[in-house]
Amino acid sequence: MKELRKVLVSRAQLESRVKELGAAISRDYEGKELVLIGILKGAAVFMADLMREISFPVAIDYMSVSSYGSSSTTSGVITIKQDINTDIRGKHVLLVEDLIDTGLTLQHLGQLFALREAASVSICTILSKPSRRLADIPIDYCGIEIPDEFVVGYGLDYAEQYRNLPEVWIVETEEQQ
Ligand SMILES: O=P(O)(O)OC[C@H]1O[C@H](OP(=O)(O)OP(=O)(O)O)[C@H](O)[C@@H]1O
Ligand SMILES: Nc1nc2[nH]cnc2c(=O)[nH]1
Repeated sequence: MKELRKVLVSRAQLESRVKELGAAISRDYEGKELVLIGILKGAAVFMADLMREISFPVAIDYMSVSSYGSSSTTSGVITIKQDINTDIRGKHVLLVEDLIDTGLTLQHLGQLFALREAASVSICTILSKPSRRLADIPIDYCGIEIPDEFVVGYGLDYAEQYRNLPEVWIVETEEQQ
């Protein structure tokens, strides 16, 4: 088990930011056909909260992707492990993430959904690490910017553990032990 160092983002902060993001999305997409696409596994928790803050009916789907090598590499090669089942042609797509780090995952997915002829493709994330960015992607709905610390909770894991923590925690890294 890892040592949980401290809470970086509290339940109350997450809840209030998710409400604000839901309200902004509701305003911007009123009258449009919107499909929320959660990027598994991390986005599962945020998706569940966000969709309930949107004031009109939306379709939801999920996809699972993996990047070759560590996320600190610049290869940016993404493979789709599980694709969506929804036909998104002509619909407005909102890609929902738990964390944007280098931005390479969403750069690739943005291009993929544009090729699939979505009416529009936008990005929503609850957490962002701007200091780690390698791809200059526009984040349409950004929850909370965080420093370059390894975090877990609210969907984010360390070795598949801790996704169920309701807050975002900083964990001890190997170097700090
Ligand atoms: O901005 P990037 O550097 O491309 O990284 C962001 C991706 O990395 C994390 O997922 P991870 O690969 O850890 O998978 P998981 O959600 O299944 O834990 C996170 O949930 C994003 O999907
Ligand atoms: N769980 C987790 N995955 C990451 N991928 C890139 N940064 C992080 C992080 O801080 N936490």
